[in-house]
Amino acid sequence: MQTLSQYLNQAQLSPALAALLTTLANSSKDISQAVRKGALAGVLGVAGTENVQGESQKKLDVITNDMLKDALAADGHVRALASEEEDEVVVLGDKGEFLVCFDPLDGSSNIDINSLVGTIFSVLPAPVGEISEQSFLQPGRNQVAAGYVLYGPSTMLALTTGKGVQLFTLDPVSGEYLLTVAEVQIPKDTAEFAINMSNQRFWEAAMQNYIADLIQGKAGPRGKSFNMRWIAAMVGDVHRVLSRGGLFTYPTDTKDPKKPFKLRLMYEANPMALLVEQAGGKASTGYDTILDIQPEQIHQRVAVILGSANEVDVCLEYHGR
Ligand SMILES: O=P(O)(O)OC[C@H]1O[C@](O)(COP(=O)(O)O)[C@@H](O)[C@@H]1O
Ligand SMILES: [Mg+2]
Ligand SMILES: [Mg+2]
Repeated sequence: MQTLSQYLNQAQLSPALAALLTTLANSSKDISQAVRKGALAGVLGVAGTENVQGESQKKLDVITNDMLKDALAADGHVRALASEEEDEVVVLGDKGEFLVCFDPLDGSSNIDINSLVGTIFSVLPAPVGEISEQSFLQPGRNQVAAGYVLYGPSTMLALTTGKGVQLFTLDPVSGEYLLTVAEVQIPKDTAEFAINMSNQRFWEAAMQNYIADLIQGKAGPRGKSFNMRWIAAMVGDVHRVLSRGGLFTYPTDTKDPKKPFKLRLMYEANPMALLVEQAGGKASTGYDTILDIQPEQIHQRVAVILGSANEVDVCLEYHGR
């Protein structure tokens, strides 16, 4: 089986990008160890702090953020990083071609129940000149690489450098990522959806109508039965979509009028949208293609509808698209 380093060598990437992706992969191996030790390493529970978005930070949010930050600072190819757990962008130096955005631990609410969590990352080109938050405000289309690492029963890395999506599995014996699924393709059609149904009353009419028609099954306008799954970690839900298709959405809601969207554009929506498009799927807000959004600030949030292309199209029809 091909190792990650063999794959990166033959993928015709710049040596700098190959080195950066190796750094991210190596860091994820250390994170995987920390996550796996769990209570034995005293890493569970809350840190007693809040991030810039007012969310309570778990110990592992802080630990994994620091691990990635240290690894990227030592890498030498990254000018600056932006993280869900950092108030502002962190400038690492005046050398390096890349900016990295990451969600160090996605699915934080799953930590204490020993359920799926992951790391999501996005690599952007660094513009010349001084780096500021403005430098990061590039549409997702500019990403030169994106991926996630899923810390599940096995640790898996999903990676795109804009030429398809590859899935690697971490071999616990050799400590190597091995290519286990090449050229992932999301089936165009699906009979599975993922949404937090408890927010139903807060959705827009378009989403209310779409889901109402799905759950009528064979007797309804869709004429087929749909199954539902919700992992409460986008990384787990998107992994299922990449593995067997499906529609995943975290739509606009009015639950908290100050926070109409949940998922973050730079750390969650953009990298996942690139993976999904590269695997033949679609990713939209309901009105706009995620990868074409011009970000206005690094911690910005968006509505997300992604997955099997034909099913996303059906959902968009309900949105008048
Ligand atoms: O609490 P809910 O509504 O189930 O939300 C789950 C969503 O929140 C998130 O966990 C947010 O990510 P973080 O854990 O990184 O804050 C998504 O991964 C997931 O899809
Ligand atoms: Mg997250
Ligand atoms: Mg997180």
